Amino acid sequence: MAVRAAVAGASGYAGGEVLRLLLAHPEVEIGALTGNSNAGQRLGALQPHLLPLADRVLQETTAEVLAGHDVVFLALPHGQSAAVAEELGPDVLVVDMGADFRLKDAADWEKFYGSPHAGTWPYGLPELPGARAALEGSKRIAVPGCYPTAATLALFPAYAAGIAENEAVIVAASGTSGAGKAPKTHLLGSEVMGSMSPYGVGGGHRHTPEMIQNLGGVAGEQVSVSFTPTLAPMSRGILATCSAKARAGVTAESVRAAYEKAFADEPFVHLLPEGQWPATASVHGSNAVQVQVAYDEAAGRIIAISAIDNLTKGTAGGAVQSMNIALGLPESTGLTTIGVAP
Ligand SMILES: NC(=O)C1=CN([C@@H]2O[C@H](COP(=O)(O)OP(=O)(O)OC[C@H]3O[C@@H](n4cnc5c(N)ncnc54)[C@H](OP(=O)(O)O)[C@@H]3O)[C@@H](O)[C@H]2O)C=CC1
Ligand SMILES: CC(=O)N[C@@H](CCC(=O)OP(=O)(O)O)C(=O)O
Repeated sequence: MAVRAAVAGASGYAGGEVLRLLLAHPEVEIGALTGNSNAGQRLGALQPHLLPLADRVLQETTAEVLAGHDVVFLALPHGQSAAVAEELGPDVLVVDMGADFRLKDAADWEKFYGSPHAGTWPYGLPELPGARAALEGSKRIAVPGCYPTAATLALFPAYAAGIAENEAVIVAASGTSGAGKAPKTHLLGSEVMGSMSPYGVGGGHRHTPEMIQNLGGVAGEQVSVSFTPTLAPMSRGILATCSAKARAGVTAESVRAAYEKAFADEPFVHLLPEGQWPATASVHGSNAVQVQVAYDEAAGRIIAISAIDNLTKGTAGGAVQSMNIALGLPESTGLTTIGVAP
């Protein structure tokens, strides 16, 4: 019997991407689609690339509309998911693509998001040690942020192998779709085209505590993270350039071995052959992650670089991958590692 899935926030970028993936998922039947200001509109007017759903009409985002499904994807702004999830009941699988349930520390949540903490759900990054076991059979999933997905996948093998000191520097470039569909003055075409610029500099970006939580969880002790996001003139993609001080005795061979071990059985993470470097164009529209690592002996640092599509592995693909695990389906069902090029 098909898994019936509803999508709240179907008019936005994350909602549109999860619908694109669910349309290709052999076990899923798409149920209710909801919006906010666009309720009452045809989906075809808002997501013209989703042709099979063009004549579906967006409903209001209410628990009544979302009830009666096996899975509900929430692609809503931060702070909007908790109230809806609470009304959906414990038997529905709720997959939150927002940030509301990612952080364990309530003080971190309040500092970076400025509202009361709603709680913590199993974290939808299956590659992270221990994550799959927590996702199996779960009825709640917190999908990671896009930058934490890219940075964690680049760096956690170094902490899992105990070859990195407890400090990391992460500089990541993101495509503009990461900021959502709602108009923003710094995302006007003429501001973004032909230019790259940093934002959230100096530890202010809300993804910093999520990265610290992930890397510290693997290291087993506090890891300090300096994170600088930058905006790149492209619609999709994140390239995360990460480094951490190497522990004494580390060699290029031990670094490579740590990464080979971490990703040996991962269906979506591709540790590139030595000498080849990740590129966002190679993962466009796919759930694949490209990773490369090098040991900078002169600087005594491990350099790890990852590329993801922020909307696919960074949001909707990660959500579907985690849904598959929660439902007991093969993890790669409905997902591809085939990109779009050029
Ligand atoms: N874009 C990305 O790369 C990533 C996004 N996410 C997360 O996914 C979520 C959605 O982001 P994204 O799709 O980019 O944002 P968009 O701005 O593109 O879409 C937001 C969606 O939420 C709806 N909405 C807005 N306000 C409310 C409200 N008060 N109550 C209910 N629904 C509302 C909108 O409906 P309408 O248009 O009808 O008003 C729209 O469907 C966010 O939490 C975001 O942080 C996570 C990882 C990456
Ligand atoms: C380019 C850009 O603006 N990106 C977003 C990150 C988007 C993301 O991962 O989403 P969450 O909001 O779900 O955490 C930002 O920096 O705020």
